[in-house]
Amino acid sequence: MALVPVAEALERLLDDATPLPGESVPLANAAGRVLAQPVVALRTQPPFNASAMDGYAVRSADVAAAPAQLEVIGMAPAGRGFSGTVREGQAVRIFTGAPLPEGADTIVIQENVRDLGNGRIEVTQPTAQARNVRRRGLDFVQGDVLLEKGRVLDAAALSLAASANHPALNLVRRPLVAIIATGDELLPPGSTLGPDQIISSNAYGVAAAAQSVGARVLDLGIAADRKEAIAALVRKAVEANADVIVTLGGASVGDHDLIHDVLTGEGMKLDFWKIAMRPGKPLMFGRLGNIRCIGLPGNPVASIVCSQLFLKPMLARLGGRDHRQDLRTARLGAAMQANDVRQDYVRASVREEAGALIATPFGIQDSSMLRMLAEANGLIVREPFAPAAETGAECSVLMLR
Ligand SMILES: Nc1nc2c(c(=O)[nH]1)N[C@H]1C(S)=C(S)[C@@H](COP(=O)(O)OP(=O)(O)OC[C@H]3O[C@@H](n4cnc5c(N)ncnc54)[C@H](O)[C@@H]3O)O[C@H]1N2
Ligand code: MOO
Repeated sequence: MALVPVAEALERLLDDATPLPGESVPLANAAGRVLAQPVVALRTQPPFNASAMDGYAVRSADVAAAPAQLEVIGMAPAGRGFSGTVREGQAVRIFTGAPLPEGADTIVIQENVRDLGNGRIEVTQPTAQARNVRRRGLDFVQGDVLLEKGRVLDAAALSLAASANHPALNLVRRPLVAIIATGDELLPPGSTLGPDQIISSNAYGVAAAAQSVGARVLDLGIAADRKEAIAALVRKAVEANADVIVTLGGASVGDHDLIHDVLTGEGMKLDFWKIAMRPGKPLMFGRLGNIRCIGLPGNPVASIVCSQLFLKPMLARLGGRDHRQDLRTARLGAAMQANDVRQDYVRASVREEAGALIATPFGIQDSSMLRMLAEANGLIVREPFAPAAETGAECSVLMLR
């Protein structure tokens, strides 16, 4: 199979990836989730003309000039309106959020009132009509579309939905990613290692990448390099209704690289295998019924870079989210050699200097080196067959943080 160009691989991965169906979620669990449907107001807010201040509800004609003396005929705290009518020369003591009494059209704030005793007040400042009154429906009216489908629920959106009287919302189901590590040499962090063993690290970074775009993760642990062991975990993923199965390692061409055989044996239809990129060449993609299967290369840097480039956009799409890579233009901080057939993602340190970005590639680019990846804050993207470039030449950088 010829190496698939990066852009084509992404296109094929995203082909028909549409948001998963909605599910009803209580508001208390909805933060950060994505609306599957618009939110429509089930009520009008405020539902009545309301006082915006603590003070006195009056008729504007009575306070057009000051000083003006008025008789206080009752009280209206929030939640308990005054049931009578305010007539000429009268006022009602009122508090923020209370309904404006019948007959009143203006609120005089209490700072502009002197209490004369015996139920009488003096208004010390002239007050214009409708001052300090919130009109019915100022915020929204029943039937208004308040939030569009696809909106990520942040603080303001959640309070708005609550105010519109929704106890629960229809949200895009979060995609479930099952992660399967493979390799006889792998043991989980915290293990005492034998002489030929290393720590299984990739699942943690891949899980974090998935969670960063709102996906749920089911870490199925490590399968030994035996077909039956890998197949057993693939079946677990299917039983758990995973939307995406990610395998780690075993994607290349070695005798112990069994992923392709196991997945096709379980019914996966291979879409492509091997991309013209570095790191990440052996990436595999196929479909097992509705489940998307991504075979990530075992080399730790390749698994993280491929998660950034392919897994995150796919999960974002399934979860109804926008996802854009943070690509910037920079100048090279060191010269680079001509590139070969694979699009190169070169770990680099990116810094700002006099308003411009300078991206300096690290000297060693071995795709087993996690420390260097963690130190890098960007990847210089080198097109296939890019010619050699001098220090200071323009380049494209994918920012990682
Ligand atoms: N003859 C060839 N050999 C290799 C090729 C090739 O084209 N021809 N491709 C190389 C490239 S590129 C990559 S990338 C690796 C990836 O191959 P696999 O996906 O089959 O990965 P493994 O062989 O299983 O492992 C590679 C390496 O990564 C370590 N590993 C695997 N899983 C984990 C994990 N979960 N956590 C930490 N480290 C892991 C594993 O121990 C190996 O050291 O193949 C090249 N070879
Ligand atoms: O392409 Mo592999 O990803 O060198 O590590």
